[in-house]
Amino acid sequence: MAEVNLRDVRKAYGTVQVLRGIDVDVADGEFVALVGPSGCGKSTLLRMIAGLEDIAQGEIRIDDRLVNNVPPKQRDVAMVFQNYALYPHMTVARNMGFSLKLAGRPQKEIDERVAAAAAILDLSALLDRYPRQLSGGQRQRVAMGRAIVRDPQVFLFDEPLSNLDAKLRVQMRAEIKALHQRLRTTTVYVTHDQVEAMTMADKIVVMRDGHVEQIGAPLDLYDHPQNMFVAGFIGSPAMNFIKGWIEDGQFHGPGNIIAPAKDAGVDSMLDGVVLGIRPEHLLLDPAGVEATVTVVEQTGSETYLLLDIDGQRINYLGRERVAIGPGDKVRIMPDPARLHFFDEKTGQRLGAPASSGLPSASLPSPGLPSPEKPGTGRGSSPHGRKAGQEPGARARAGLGSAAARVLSLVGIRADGYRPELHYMRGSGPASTRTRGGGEPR
Ligand SMILES: Nc1ncnc2c1ncn2[C@@H]1O[C@H](COP(=O)(O)OP(=O)(O)OP(=O)(O)O)[C@@H](O)[C@H]1O
Repeated sequence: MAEVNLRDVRKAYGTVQVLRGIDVDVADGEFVALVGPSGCGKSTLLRMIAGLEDIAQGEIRIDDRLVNNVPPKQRDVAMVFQNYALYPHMTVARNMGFSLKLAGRPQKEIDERVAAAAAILDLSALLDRYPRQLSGGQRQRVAMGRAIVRDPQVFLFDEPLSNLDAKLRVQMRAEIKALHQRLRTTTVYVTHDQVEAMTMADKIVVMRDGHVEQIGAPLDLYDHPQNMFVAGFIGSPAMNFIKGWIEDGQFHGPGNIIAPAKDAGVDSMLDGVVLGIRPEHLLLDPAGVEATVTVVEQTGSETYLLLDIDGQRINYLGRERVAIGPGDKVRIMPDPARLHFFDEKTGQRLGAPASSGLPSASLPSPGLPSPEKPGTGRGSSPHGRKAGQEPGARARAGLGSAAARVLSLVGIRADGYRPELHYMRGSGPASTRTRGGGEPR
């Protein structure tokens, strides 16, 4: 096992700059995922660590040894490729033991190490088969077995699961993770699939156009994306971005969307602000803003809705199962504890990092307007209600007065704050709510 340290690593193919100065540290035993859109340079960086690409500029160290000019075989790394790269004329056992044979190890040792790796990967019964006699998942395991028998200091994975079907991918994802937990070998794993990175890695490096956008633990990136690119890349379905402005400490967007903007760190008037809200952090609530349902997808465990608010497309993701169809109306509002604000021009985060959703993080700053003064002009509440004013109701909802005030700022009634689904069929005054308690609207 070893650390891997990259310093100002650069690479160009001809005049095309592919890597523009990469600094990444992989700790001993850590599992780091390199993610980013196609062509951002992930594979090139991995191949440079493996020694398969020259380094134009910068330093790569493995176990504190500068390896810029060390040939691949002497770097003590093992790479697992997307296409597995198995030798078709060799059995599973010979494929797995081939590198040890090349290294001149005695046959007895090779047999023992192959048997041990096969046992870990559940390949013991397949050792005499040829690659063509294996399923995709089994071939993938052989490719991993070939890396394991070498007992390298570092594993390098280049999109190893992308040739597998969705179900097998999920299964192999868990197997690779379990393998890492067992062996604790330092691992660098390239994928364009952010779910894979989120579920497997200790640390994620988000890349774009040959540079690093952000490095952090999976949930750090999810909770505190530094810019719109990372915010949009991490999380599925992707974060909603709603353009608007901030006035008197509140964000205002299309369809009279209003949200407390204390996390933006801006109280005064500011145009060109983007509110970021994840689909799973939208609440369906009768006190919310009306949206038209465009698409409904139900997986059984989740409901996905594509919504339209004044031409703005919004993704919603919830756990409720609903009878609802295109053209129906719902009312939504952002969870006030899970808001992100960005500068529309630079894409950079505004103000303090977003909260992780912990209750204490949703408490308002003393400077926020009271619910009785919901802003003026274009900042007026679309609901025109005085929310959360009844102390008994707040107590019943288990909310302190401060928390109730934040909820009220986005129009959530403290006594009616329930994430269950309320929706309306059709629109206009005749509309009635067809599920959930409370008055028809
Ligand atoms: N041998 C090469 N010659 C010229 N350009 C190359 C070469 N290899 C890669 N590139 C270019 O370098 C850029 C980065 O490629 P790389 O394969 O590292 O991207 P990636 O992030 O791994 O993409 P993907 O997810 O599609 O595999 C791309 O624009 C690619 O076209």
